[in-house]
Formats: sequence, C-alpha cells, structure tokens
Amino acid sequence: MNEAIVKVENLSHRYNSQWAVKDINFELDRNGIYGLLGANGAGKSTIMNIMCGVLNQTQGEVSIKGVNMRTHPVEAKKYIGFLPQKPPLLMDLTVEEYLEHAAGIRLMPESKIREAIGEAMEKVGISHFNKRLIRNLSGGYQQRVGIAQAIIHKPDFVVMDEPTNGLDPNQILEVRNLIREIASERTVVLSTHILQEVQALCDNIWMINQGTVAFAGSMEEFDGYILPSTLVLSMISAPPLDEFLSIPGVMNIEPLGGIRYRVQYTQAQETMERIIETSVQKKWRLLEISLEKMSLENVFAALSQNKTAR
Ligand SMILES: Nc1ncnc2c1ncn2[C@@H]1O[C@H](COP(=O)(O)OP(=O)(O)OP(=O)(O)O)[C@@H](O)[C@H]1O
Repeated sequence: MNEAIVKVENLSHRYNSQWAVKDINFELDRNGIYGLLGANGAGKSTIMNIMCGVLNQTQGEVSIKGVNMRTHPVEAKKYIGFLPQKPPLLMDLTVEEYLEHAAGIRLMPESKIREAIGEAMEKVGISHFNKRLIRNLSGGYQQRVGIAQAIIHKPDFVVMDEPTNGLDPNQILEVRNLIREIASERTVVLSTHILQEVQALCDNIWMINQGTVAFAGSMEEFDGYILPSTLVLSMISAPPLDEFLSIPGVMNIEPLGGIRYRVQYTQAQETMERIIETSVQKKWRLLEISLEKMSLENVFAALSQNKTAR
C-alpha cells in the first residue's frame, strides 16, 4: 500500500477558549494541487501552520510520509516546503544570499547548497535577478523568491497560504502557472478565500467553514454540488419566457426587472453559446450576457441544500 504523503487525524486547535479548528481528517497520497477554500477566519492558516510544524495543535496528529510532526518535527519538516501568508523574506539580502540562508535553515548539506540555489532560481524564473536585493523586486518576483525558499530542499509536499494574495492580475497568472509547474512533480496544498482560484488551479478541494470541513472531494464533484448555476443577461426584445426555456441547457429564467433576466443553466459554455445563437436568429437583441459569480456564502448555502436533498 502507498504511504500517505500527508495524514491529518482528528485535528483540533484552540487559541484560547474558542476552537479555531475542530476534528479535521484527511489523507493525501497523490501528486496534484489540493485547495483549502474558506472565508477569512475559517481556520485555513491554523491548519496549514500545524501541518508545517509552525504551530502545535491542541489535539490530533499530523504525519508527513509516516513521520509524526509532533514527536519528530525536524525529520518531518525535511519533506515539507512552506510559503506562509507573509513570506519570511529578508529584504536586505540578495536573492542568492537569501536562498543560501533558507537552505541553511533547512539543514541542507553544505556541498549541495550551490546547486540547489541554482535549480530553485531557475525553476521560479529569477536566475537573472540573483544579485538583486529582495527589497528592489516587484511583489510578483518577491513571491517567486518565497516559492523558491519553499522548494529549495526539494520537498515532496509544499504548502502555500494564500499564494496570490496582494498580487496584480498579471502576477496572479504568472504565479498560478508556477504553482502548476511545481505541482507536476509533488503535492501542493494551497489556501484561498477566492472560489475562482481553486476552480482555476486545484484538482481537489476542502471547503472549511468555522473550523470544520464543509465539503471534501474532487473539483468535479464540487462543481456537481454547486451546479446548476446562473448567468445574467439583458434582451431588448425578449420572447415569451416559455420560448426561452426551450433552449437546451436552460433550466429556469427569472425576470429581474426592465430588460434583465437571470437564467439557470446546466453546462455554462454550451448553454451560453446556444443562447447567443438563438437570440441572434430570433432577433431578441441580446445586449449582454455574463456568468454570475457565486459568493462563498452562496456556495455554502448550495452545499448544505444539496446535502439535505441527497
Ligand atoms: N494567534 C491567534 N490567537 C487567537 N485567535 C487566533 C489566532 N490566530 C487565529 N485566530 C482565530 O482563529 C480562527 C481561525 O483563524 P485562521 O487565521 O486560521 O483563519 P483563516 O481561514 O486562515 O483566515 P485568514 O484568511 O483571514 O487568515 C479565527 O477566528 C481567528 O480569529
């Protein structure tokens, strides 16, 4: 049997009298990107800090490749790379100096450090800035340095707490691509409070709500739970609603006042294309059509409705 890369059993933590995390269980045994999704304060950082041995849990156990993090933290940490929410960058060091420092903290043998720094810089695309002070790098490049320190010792498992937080849209895309590449050869767990981020990046997801797991499964299962979803459109010459409902994929249409309507659909892309084609053919004068973004609150509501319905 394959040994789990990460095993979390009955994990609970309280900072004072309040439980921040309550009875979390999961096991990861494959490479890929796993997302922890939850609103601010849901408990994501607490879980990640405990998994990485930065915080001691109140109850439960975490093991990395069979090594218990509580009893053998030094050995367990060899298998983990961690990019905390605020990467521990030393702004007055150059990229190379900082990575040397990070490799030292990871107790890498002296003889392996030079080569590892070169490889990590190349992997995250910062080799050309090796002599630059970290404070003189853009936010996106600083995040790359943060990722480089997390992979310098070639860990099997990398944890990233809100890795795209605070980046501009271009930097977000670049860092997402980098995360995909890093995950091609190891297991990555990342946290986010942005639904679209897990949808764009993750193969599997846990939704965390008030310190407990509200949903755990593949991205496909997750989409199955929260679909059907909605789009909003404006039509100047709308047909009778029955006629609109005959478009395959349209499950419901609700007038929102004026020329605006909310449409419930099954398969987003196909249904949208059919609506556009039909409205052109029938001259409904479609002005705009856009997918409605689901808020985390809506997702929780949809998940709990579906659970009671099943
Ligand atoms: N050091 C601390 N002392 C006391 N309470 C804390 C501490 N750190 C976190 N908490 C509380 O524990 C709960 C979970 O916080 P946590 O930071 O794990 O959530 P999160 O999902 O990571 O949110 P965020 O994205 O805002 O960091 C929150 O209610 C938070 O206020």
